[in-house]
Amino acid sequence: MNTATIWRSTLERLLQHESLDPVTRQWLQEAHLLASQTTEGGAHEEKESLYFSLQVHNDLARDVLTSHWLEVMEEALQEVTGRTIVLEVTHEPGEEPLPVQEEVATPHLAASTSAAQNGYNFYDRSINRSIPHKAARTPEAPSYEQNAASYQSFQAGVASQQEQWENEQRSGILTNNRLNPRYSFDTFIVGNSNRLAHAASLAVAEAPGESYNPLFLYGGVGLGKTHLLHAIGQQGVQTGLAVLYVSSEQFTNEIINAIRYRTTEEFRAKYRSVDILLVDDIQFIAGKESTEEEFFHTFNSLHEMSKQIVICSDRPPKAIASLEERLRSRFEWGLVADIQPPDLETRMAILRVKADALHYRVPDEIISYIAGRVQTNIRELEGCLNRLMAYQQLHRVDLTLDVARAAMSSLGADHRETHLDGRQIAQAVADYYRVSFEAMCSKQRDKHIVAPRQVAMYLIRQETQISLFEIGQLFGKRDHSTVLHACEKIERNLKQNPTLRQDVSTIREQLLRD
Ligand SMILES: Nc1ncnc2c1ncn2[C@@H]1O[C@H](COP(=O)(O)OP(=O)(O)OP(=O)(O)O)[C@@H](O)[C@H]1O
Repeated sequence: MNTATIWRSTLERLLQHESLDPVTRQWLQEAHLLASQTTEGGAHEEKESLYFSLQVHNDLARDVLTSHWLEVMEEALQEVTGRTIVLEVTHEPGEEPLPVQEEVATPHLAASTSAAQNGYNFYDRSINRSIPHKAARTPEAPSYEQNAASYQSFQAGVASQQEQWENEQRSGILTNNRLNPRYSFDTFIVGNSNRLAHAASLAVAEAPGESYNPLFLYGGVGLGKTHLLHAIGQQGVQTGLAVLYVSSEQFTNEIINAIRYRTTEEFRAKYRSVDILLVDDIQFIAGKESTEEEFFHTFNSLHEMSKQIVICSDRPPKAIASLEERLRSRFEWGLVADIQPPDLETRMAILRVKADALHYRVPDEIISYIAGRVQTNIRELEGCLNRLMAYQQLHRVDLTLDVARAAMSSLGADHRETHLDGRQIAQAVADYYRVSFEAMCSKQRDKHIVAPRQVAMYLIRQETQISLFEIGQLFGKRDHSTVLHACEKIERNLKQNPTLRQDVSTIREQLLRD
């Protein structure tokens, strides 16, 4: 890799630095990197060091870059070359420095893109000519001290402009955070299927950036991921934090526009000025290179500043195909929490809350009827309620079970009423754990029988309205307190045991599919 290529890659890194002011930026963009020498390191060094000289066009640039940026530049060069770097910043008066194109062995970056390939010209003489050289200074040209003083006042101006700019971004976000006030913690129903995700969201909302960062929530369609994101956001807003909710699609579009209209600085300033960043449907950024790249830098900046990041997806990080490894590992850094389809009891509770919010009086048997028809998507559950309301108003009839049936009749096979009975559920559990139904109903106390028996009792209790007594009868005439103990035990274990959660969810999905 030649020095021009090395500088090109290094410069890309340096230009992303948060605290880079416009003047230093310009100096860096106009600087030339030259390889000076290489030397064998001491006995304790693994690799030889690379010596570079960065040529700049005036003394002030040399001094500022040396005093403030030397370490940063050396680190960036080290990242690019994979070698230890010794860098010196020099001002070469008189002759403009010519690029040195010697090859430098940088094994791990041999295939890296070159500056020439990218069409980037570091030696643009039209730029260089506009920078006065010390040797060419005319009597009217400002002295070094004058330059330094004006640089300092410029710096102060830049800092206050920067502050003003960031404040503008912040207040823009504070007034336009895209949050839906309906999605709060108060209106979120907690059940076994979403308990962990809810608890983690609450913890994050109460102490952003302190508990789980990032928080990664995943689950199927319409199960409340967006609701939780918004709930975290509402709480943040109430405590005066700058919260931004964005779908990965919006994020991608904003990047495309920022690149097209050359407004990447504004884009970055906006995303880096938030206290809580909420990103929905992150799975859609997978495979979009520049979006992933930009998100990576946004993520790192926020994380370094202990700003909270919450991400949602329809699948866990591991299952997002073609997602860059560095992003995947960052997503798994904090806490990954799943949301499973809700059980019957939770579905009924959600319907009850939604009906109350609409001031719509719905008898329990109808709530139970609807909850039995839609098992895996809460959005559809809500849709059924709205449909029922519309149907009833249109036909001006009293709300009865028959009316509910008529209202739902055209919804199709996906919404058919389920008639799961206890035996069916017990059989599905027995099949899943590869034990016999008869063994589950017997007096056997072996662990491999007791565990499935308890899961079956729990699922029957959750998915049907069969009483504890009847469940006990089904499992070899056991007492109702045994059934209650089993249900409570499974409920407790579900909170701590992700494998059990997955097992129960798979059995439930299987039952509903069949
Ligand atoms: N536990 C819950 N309590 C109350 N309402 C809920 C709950 N879970 C989901 N909902 C409601 O269900 C609807 C769909 O939820 P949401 O949009 O959050 O789902 P999602 O998981 O983000 O779906 P998608 O993957 O399609 O984006 C919303 O109206 C939401 O309020």
